[in-house]
Amino acid sequence: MVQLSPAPAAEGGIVFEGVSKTFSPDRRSTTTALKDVHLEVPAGSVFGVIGYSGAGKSTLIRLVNGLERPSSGRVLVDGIDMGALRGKNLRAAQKRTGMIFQQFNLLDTVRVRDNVAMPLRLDGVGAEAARARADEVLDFVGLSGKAGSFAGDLSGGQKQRVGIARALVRNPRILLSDEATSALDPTTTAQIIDLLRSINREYGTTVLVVTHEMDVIKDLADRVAVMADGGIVEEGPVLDVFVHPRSPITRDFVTTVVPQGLPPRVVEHLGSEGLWRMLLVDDEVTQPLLSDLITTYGVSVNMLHADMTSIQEHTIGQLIVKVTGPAERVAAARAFLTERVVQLEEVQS
Ligand SMILES: Nc1ncnc2c1ncn2[C@@H]1O[C@H](COP(=O)(O)OP(=O)(O)OP(=O)(O)O)[C@@H](O)[C@H]1O
Repeated sequence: MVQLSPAPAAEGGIVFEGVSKTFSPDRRSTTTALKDVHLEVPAGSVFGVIGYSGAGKSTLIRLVNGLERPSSGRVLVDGIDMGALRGKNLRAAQKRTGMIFQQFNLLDTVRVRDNVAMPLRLDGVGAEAARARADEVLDFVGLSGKAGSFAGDLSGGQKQRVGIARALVRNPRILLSDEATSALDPTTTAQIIDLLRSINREYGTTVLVVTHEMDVIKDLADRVAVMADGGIVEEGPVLDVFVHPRSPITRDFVTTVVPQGLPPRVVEHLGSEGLWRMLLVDDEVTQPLLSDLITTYGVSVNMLHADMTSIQEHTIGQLIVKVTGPAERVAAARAFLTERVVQLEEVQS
């Protein structure tokens, strides 16, 4: 029951070259949604874009399937400049992408099978062939039993599966997801994330996800770009961005998954000297760090906080300790820890 054909190697790559986008709904006002965006989404990757509301995420994703055109710069999909296409060339290029939405955008009074078959019907595919293909894709997303139901009668998670089936029905090279899990509960979100990852793994489909939820990035994406005010603030492999967030906004997003610091009252009470926050990755997590510290350096260690988070196949641990003792021993302890953990920083009040 193979329903989708794997993307040929290196298909599905997206490049944003100095892309800006302004909207002028009337002559008096102009909104700049994107400012000089440079970004490369590798073919076959799961790429996350995170930002607060109004950062420009939806605009960015809508440029990829030609629903919007850049005001300046270029959006290249497999080397094709989407902004330069018109008419049937644009429609042909749009078939290389499928898109899913927060509100599913299904026709509630139309049966699931016909919702999924709709893009093919619009392409002129006959009813029988379109429905047969819709059934294949519904089987892939685990909804074959619902093909004859009305879309409006399904749960949110089932509706999003139908949305995914519809997005896949033309066998696209790129799947665009605009806040597709934002209306779903955590368990259903996890199931949709698993489905998106399996589409990427099994068929090499590039998945470009925009979201305001760092949890989604953590569980789904290989790389992440952080957006603010229409620009890219930072970009990199997800684990790197979690461990070394460079900008305040990225730190804020990381904090939603790995809560940082202590209540300010506690920091004030303890004083920030010798008050260290450490991040540990994978094998570092299981080291007997604190007992080594005490026995080797003869310092006192008060452990104030410890937690662990999984980022796909990686584990990030966080420890916050207060180390006290003679200054030179505390300094030696700090040097020892710096060697043993991926990151150590003073906790500031
Ligand atoms: N068609 C449009 N006409 C006018 N302004 C628009 C249009 N589309 C987007 N904008 C403006 O561009 C900016 C970026 O909007 P966009 O929807 O891309 O952000 P976002 O990060 O996706 O936010 P949200 O998650 O709230 O949708 C906002 O100021 C928005 O009001």
